[in-house]
Amino acid sequence: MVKVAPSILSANFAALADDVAAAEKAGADYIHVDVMDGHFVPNITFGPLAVKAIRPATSLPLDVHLMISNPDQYIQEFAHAGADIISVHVEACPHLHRTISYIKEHGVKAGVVLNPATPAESIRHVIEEVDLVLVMTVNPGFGGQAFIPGMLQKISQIRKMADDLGLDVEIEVDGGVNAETAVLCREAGANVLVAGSAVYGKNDLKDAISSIRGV
Ligand SMILES: O=C(CO)[C@H](O)[C@H](O)COP(=O)(O)O
Ligand SMILES: [Co+2]
Repeated sequence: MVKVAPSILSANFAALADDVAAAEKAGADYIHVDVMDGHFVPNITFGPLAVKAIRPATSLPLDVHLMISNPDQYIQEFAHAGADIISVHVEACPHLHRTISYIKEHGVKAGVVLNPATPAESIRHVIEEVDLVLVMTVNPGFGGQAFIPGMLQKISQIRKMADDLGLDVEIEVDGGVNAETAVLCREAGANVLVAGSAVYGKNDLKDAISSIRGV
């Protein structure tokens, strides 16, 4: 069964802890936290203090998506704040292998993220080191954007790469995921689906999460 990771980017920032707890109650598997620095992406959101503040609101893993330049500088703070998975962008890490090792040294699961223009091939030499590969299906920076269908081929390529190597790596998709695009992502081989507006934009979170999961 695929996992659903509601993104709190689309939650009510004045009631984040309540919205995190509501997603857990509605059947979420992870809580996706979008960290943006106004430099790597043209928007600013949360830092480690926000992660620390929401940590007690849920027992679900916090899936922290770092959209920041020089992520190495902040990995320790996010790990201490309570992140369970820390994912860094391939495009932000000149020494990606070292950054992945550094995340794991903190006892946290490590993920790598690919922007839409970044090929699947860019992670071939690190895929055996990571717990999760996140394929962006929008250009990062904002919630509520339209899914880019050309990314389905990339999801399939990464699924094949993982299967050929016999890896148990999670393949996560982020951006424009809703009940319709989720079907395509699942068919392409994704097993974790991030959804912001398609969860927090709905009145019935439980129904929204199950329609993305497909069961
Ligand atoms: O990383 C992200 C944006 O950079 C978000 O996780 C993503 O956009 C979720 O929002 P939506 O499901 O509304 O597209
Ligand atoms: Co994200």
